[in-house]
Amino acid sequence: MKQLGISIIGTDTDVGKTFVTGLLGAMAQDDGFSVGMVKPVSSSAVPFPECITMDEDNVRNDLESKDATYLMQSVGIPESRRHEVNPYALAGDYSPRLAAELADVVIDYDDVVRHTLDVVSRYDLTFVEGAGGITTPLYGDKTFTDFMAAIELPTIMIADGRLGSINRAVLTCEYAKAHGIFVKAIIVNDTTLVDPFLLKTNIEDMERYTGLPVAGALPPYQGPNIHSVRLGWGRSFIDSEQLWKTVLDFR
Ligand SMILES: Nc1ncnc2c1ncn2[C@@H]1O[C@H](COP(=O)(O)OP(=O)(O)OP(=O)(O)O)[C@@H](O)[C@H]1O
Ligand SMILES: C[C@H](N)[C@@H](CCCCCC(=O)O)NC(=O)O
Ligand SMILES: [Mg+2]
Repeated sequence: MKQLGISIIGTDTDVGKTFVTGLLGAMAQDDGFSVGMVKPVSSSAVPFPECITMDEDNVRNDLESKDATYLMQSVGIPESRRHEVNPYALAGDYSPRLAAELADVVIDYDDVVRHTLDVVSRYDLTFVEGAGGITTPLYGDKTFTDFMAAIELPTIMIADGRLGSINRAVLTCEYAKAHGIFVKAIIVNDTTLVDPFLLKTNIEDMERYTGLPVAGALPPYQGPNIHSVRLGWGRSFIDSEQLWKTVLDFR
């Protein structure tokens, strides 16, 4: 099988990119794919409970990206491969660019692009999560828009379902298209339990005004933190076989 990748963008920070990416990764694995995960540059990182760990390349990690941890746990990637998933973990609830500046960290942008494509080449299907909304500053003059365009992967956009979500979804899709990012589908992550009529019409209008399919709408997950339970729950809202066909153009 050709090695494939999907990039995950969102209409905003906290819209559920990590939550949905973890679920999609678990579904892909359950569907028989070997799965890679990349959160190339992360802010909001926190100190490791044990302070310092080393990955398999003996890279010293003082900080843990919670997003990377969640993605790793979703598909069983061991701690020793943390550097593969997340080369840069930066402290502070800021854009990665600002977080890097504040910490005096130099990010090798070209290497981040190379690294991501290298991971994509090692697994059947690799998911690449950005940070925040599509234009979040990454490093120097580069934003996640530049990065997502550079890796040239088909893209799923995560949207909320609240009032205002049509506008956010359309603007994000149009901006992505204008910058050479191929959004293939939208997943609505309805964490606020929007009134069902509003949610239904928002989904219809997102499809109408973006010309893209909404491949699923997730309500808040309130079950236990058990992999198989969450996977079963996710499958009742997202048809993964159909999603891979739509996004990856499987025949
Ligand atoms: N469907 C859901 N059910 C329950 N909790 C959810 C759901 N979606 C997201 N969350 C929770 O909402 C919070 C924000 O989600 P998440 O971290 O996935 O956002 P994000 O888009 O990845 O943000 P960032 O821009 O920081 O990467 C997290 O605590 C996550 O567990
Ligand atoms: C701090 C957040 N958690 C996120 C970055 C969000 C940046 C938002 C920038 C903006 O659009 O104002 N970082 C990350 O996903 O690694
Ligand atoms: Mg995230």
